[in-house]
Amino acid sequence: MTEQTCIELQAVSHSFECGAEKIHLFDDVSLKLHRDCVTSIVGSSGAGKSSLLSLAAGLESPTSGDVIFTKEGVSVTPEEYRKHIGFIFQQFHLLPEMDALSNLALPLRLKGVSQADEKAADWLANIGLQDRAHHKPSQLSGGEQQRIAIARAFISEPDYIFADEPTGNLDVRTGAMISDLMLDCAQETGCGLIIVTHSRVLAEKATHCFELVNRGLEVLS
Ligand SMILES: Nc1ncnc2c1ncn2[C@@H]1O[C@H](COP(=O)(O)OP(=O)(O)OP(=O)(O)O)[C@@H](O)[C@H]1O
Repeated sequence: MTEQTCIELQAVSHSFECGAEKIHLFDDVSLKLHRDCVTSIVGSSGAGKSSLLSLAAGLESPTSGDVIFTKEGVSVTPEEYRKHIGFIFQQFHLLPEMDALSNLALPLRLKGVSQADEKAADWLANIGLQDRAHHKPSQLSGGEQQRIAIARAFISEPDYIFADEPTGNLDVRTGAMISDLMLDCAQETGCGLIIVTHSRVLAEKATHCFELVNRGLEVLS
């Protein structure tokens, strides 16, 4: 059996009913996300990029069409697939009462992984923040918080990470450093990365770049 892990959107359309109003986001979108690729999606505000990310992550179901999750050649449910994905958000979403080490160790502690704190300490060193282990998020810069959020996403060794505007809250220089860190981590771990961004500079660093426009996906590169 071919070992193949992928997410496939097949002729997906999506819309929302808001009272009498219907918000029609996209029609007949097909896209295959391989684990060894970095995919970026750009598009104007409100085009539906975050909604597309939610569908690809199995958090929501499309209005029509299918999203197929395959893990090592076997089709799995969205519920099962969600155990093997991670997220990076614009707002970092670290737990404010926990220090950097505990924020990083938390996903492993919740899974009952042994030596969670040791693994978190290794990741802190990987991202160059070993001297900030006992700082809380409020004592860290935005870029430092996002480095921890990136490590937290990768620490569970997911198949895919979905990053929604990961550099949106950062200045250009810090954003470039964060982009490189995310891409390096994806390459080193073999994790698929799907990035929604307004930054063309970041988008163009992906293996495949798409624009969500006129309710469809256009290939940019
Ligand atoms: N659960 C929902 N119910 C109703 N409308 C929604 C819902 N989620 C998103 N929308 C609407 O769908 C449209 C697309 O939203 P989405 O967040 O996917 O766009 P986006 O391209 O990511 O935008 P931005 O770049 O501004 O973050 C918006 O008009 C939004 O208000």
